Amino acid sequence: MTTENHTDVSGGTSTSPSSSLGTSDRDRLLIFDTTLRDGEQCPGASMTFEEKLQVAEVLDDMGVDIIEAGFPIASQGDFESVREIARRAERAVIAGLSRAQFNDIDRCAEAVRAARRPRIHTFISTSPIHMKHKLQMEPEAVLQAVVASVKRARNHVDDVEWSAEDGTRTEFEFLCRCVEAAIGAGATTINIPDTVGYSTPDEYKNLFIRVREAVPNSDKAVFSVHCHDDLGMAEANSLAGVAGGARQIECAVNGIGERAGNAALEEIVMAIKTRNDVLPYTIGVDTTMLMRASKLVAAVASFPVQYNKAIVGRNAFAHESGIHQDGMLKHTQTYEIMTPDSVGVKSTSLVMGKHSGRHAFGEKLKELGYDLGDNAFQDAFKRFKDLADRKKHVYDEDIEALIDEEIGNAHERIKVVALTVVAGTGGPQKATLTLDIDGDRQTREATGNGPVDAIFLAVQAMVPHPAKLALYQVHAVTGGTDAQAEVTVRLEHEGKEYSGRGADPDTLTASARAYVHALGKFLAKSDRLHAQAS
Ligand SMILES: CC(=O)SCCNC(=O)CCNC(=O)[C@H](O)C(C)(C)COP(=O)(O)OP(=O)(O)OC[C@H]1O[C@@H](n2cnc3c(N)ncnc32)[C@H](O)[C@@H]1OP(=O)(O)O
Ligand SMILES: CC(C)C(=O)C(=O)O
Repeated sequence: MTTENHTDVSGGTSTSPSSSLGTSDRDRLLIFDTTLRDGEQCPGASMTFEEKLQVAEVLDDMGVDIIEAGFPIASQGDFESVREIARRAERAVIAGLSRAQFNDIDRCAEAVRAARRPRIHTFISTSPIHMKHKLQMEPEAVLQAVVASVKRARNHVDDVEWSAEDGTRTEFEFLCRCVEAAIGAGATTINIPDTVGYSTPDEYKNLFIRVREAVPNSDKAVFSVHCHDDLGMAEANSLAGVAGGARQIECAVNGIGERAGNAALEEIVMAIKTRNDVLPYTIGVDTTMLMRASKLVAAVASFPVQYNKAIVGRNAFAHESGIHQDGMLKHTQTYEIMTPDSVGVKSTSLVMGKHSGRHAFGEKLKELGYDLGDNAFQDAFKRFKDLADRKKHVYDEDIEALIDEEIGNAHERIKVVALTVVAGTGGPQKATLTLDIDGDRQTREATGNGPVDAIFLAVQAMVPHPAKLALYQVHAVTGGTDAQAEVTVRLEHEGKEYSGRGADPDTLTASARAYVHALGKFLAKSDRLHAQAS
């Protein structure tokens, strides 16, 4: 296990990166969560004040080291949520973002002031394209802004992070000058973001190695990665940056963020935990809270998680194909590299579908309480496959219905032997019914409100049961007065329905058959439930 809690991440300018972490462990990685800032910047993901507080609480409980709570100058709402999160956070450093402008920085300082451990994060673009076209500033003016902004932030707090926006497209010499100046002015964390998700793992790793080697005071700050997923490499790049010496990873729950998003927190954390043999770092996050955080963020940001998303996607611990299900039943590590409970998922699910095999089907039947003989099992499996071919989702209820029908038919505990009905205008209508019940013949006479009612009352007299009649339907299979009648009867008990069908040219005989067919299924289910309970 590589997690640990309560690391002091506040630092001063004169400390080495390891001592600024408050730990001598040079392999302790700081998880900087930006769900509430960069995450919220993606279209459609904005959160209310209350929702932000909820997310921050979960992040704090989960052991995230730094929570970037917002961009206080952006709006009064953002300012207030950062300020309230700062007041409430119990463990995490609370950071706010600000441009290289004094009013941004002062507003940010005001918002984070109440935090036990406040951080001001200030940034400015350093790439030629951003400086020329966006900022419309000369590089020397940008350099001056770096120094002035970091100094301004340091007047407010000891913990200052400086970011070189579009760092990976910045000229190397200029980047080094900015980094050195920022550290010299008092920045304790230096972030080199891959703002537009342009870098590759080797390139990003080398950038950190080279900058740390080239900048004389680089040992005075913690280096940070901040990667976007435009080319799908955000996590790989983040971990590569760590290999290059970075010790803070900026990421967001569910990978939300600008455009294609930020590196996903859950992926970073689980990669480190699962592959600790090749990523030998320690982290402070309680991974069993990952699913809870993911669900909360998806809900409040109205941002659904894709089914096949690593770690927190609906299918991340689900298996449908027979060969995998068989492997999973024999040993879970055949197809799972981490346990579901390690990320807060209750259990693995073996989803029944057209790719499932006999092992998984047998296991599902056991789970549902069936114990079929070999022939019945093979038969049921074939019917299940036929059904799965026609149906996208095969639910437990579908399998139950399929087996109950099989059992109902196979056992045919009740058969209609003979039926005489007296009907007509004179009333009352009378039915004399003989049933074969488990091999025993019984006859009853019953009167009712119509011939069908009389038949059903005769059945009830011989086989008392609590199920209620939910549907009675007659359908003529062909035209003409000699048409075969097809009757459907549905019985209902405790929310479950049991349907039966009977066909006969005599509508009343078909009715009696349909009723006992449905009753047979109900009895089979009741027997099974009793057997399970005893
Ligand atoms: C890579 C990132 O994720 S950076 C963070 C991006 N996040 C956001 O922008 C979300 C919050 N932003 C906002 O609410 C608004 O953009 C505000 C409040 C910050 C600014 O709003 P406005 O004053 O109306 O400016 P607007 O957004 O139109 O333009 C940005 C201005 O900031 C300047 N600017 C951009 N980055 C920086 C910086 N790091 N330091 C200083 N100035 C900057 C731009 O050059 C532009 O200046 P100009 O008005 O002189 O041309
Ligand atoms: C402000 C910085 C850290 C940023 O979000 C980016 O460069 O993507």
